[in-house]
Amino acid sequence: MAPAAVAMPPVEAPNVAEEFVDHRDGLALEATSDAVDEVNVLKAAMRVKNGTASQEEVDLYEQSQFDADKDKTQFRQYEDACDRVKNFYREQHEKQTVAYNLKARNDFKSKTRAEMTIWQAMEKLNTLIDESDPDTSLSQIEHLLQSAEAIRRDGKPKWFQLTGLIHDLGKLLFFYGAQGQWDVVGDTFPVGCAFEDSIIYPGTFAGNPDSKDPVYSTKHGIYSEGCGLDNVMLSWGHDEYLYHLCKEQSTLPDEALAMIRYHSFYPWHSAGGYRWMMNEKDHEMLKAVKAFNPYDLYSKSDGIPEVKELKSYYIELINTYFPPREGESERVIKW
Ligand SMILES: O[C@H]1[C@H](O)[C@@H](O)[C@H](O)[C@@H](O)[C@H]1O
Ligand SMILES: [Fe+2]
Ligand SMILES: [Fe+2]
Repeated sequence: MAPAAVAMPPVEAPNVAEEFVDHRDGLALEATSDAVDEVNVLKAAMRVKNGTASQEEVDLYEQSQFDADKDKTQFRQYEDACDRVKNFYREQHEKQTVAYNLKARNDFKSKTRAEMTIWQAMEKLNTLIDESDPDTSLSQIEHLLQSAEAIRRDGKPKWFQLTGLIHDLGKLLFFYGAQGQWDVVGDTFPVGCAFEDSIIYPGTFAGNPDSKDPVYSTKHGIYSEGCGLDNVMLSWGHDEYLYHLCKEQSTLPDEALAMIRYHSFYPWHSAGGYRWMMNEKDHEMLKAVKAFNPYDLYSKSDGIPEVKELKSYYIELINTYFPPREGESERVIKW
């Protein structure tokens, strides 16, 4: 399928801010019409609901007791983190600029990087050790299964379990043209407006040219109050990348898509920053993202899952929300 032809604003132009606002529908990388048609046909055929989750499903994920017995002081201790983590964030905070983010989105739309199934992607990702993470030295497949299994043990809906299983698969980007880990992993934050103190290591933004830009350094920058997170450019990385793939190629509900897209936006979902940019829908999505977060973070101290034993259960879930095409036993995803 051909990517939608969207005129990108000139990155060097002095009025990038205005251009960005004018073109932001395009920049939001809406699904191409072919992809939308295909997913709609699949949804109708399977009677899988996309849109928002039902009240019953919402109640289910709001009642979580999963993290009640976890010692939260053991996680995300960035001041005590090793140099690997500190150096990672310094580099990320200096290099995630508006100009870079426009370029990254343009590159993303311009090609398909690989074709493989979800399970193949999990296996490929397994060689990556995330430099930004102070809390786990496990492989990615183990982290994904730990998250999914914790959600499953709590009796949450299948789409929620699957979201746990795939939420970090966007890190695959590292193998396909990323500039390092700084544009793949780590927490995310908005670009195009002032970097708030709710971001970890806020002092490291001094080296980011946008922090001196007359527009981008203002509180609202190129945005306006209540503009909605859909219209905000979050620093490019695994969340944003996987969100677009899932939006186009799966039947996952909006809550699942929000969990994927915002799970690293800790300054917002955990530190309470950037509230001014939210619209009505974002308040609903925040509940979903907050419900997901403990399974991502606190499952890191759970036992190591048996990959082989769990595979067939999860393949069935994958096939429910990424329905195979005719002749396929598992859906081949365009990455
Ligand atoms: O180090 C971690 C890791 O990269 C996660 O995948 C990401 O979601 C978190 O936000 C980050 O803190
Ligand atoms: Fe992540
Ligand atoms: Fe994760």
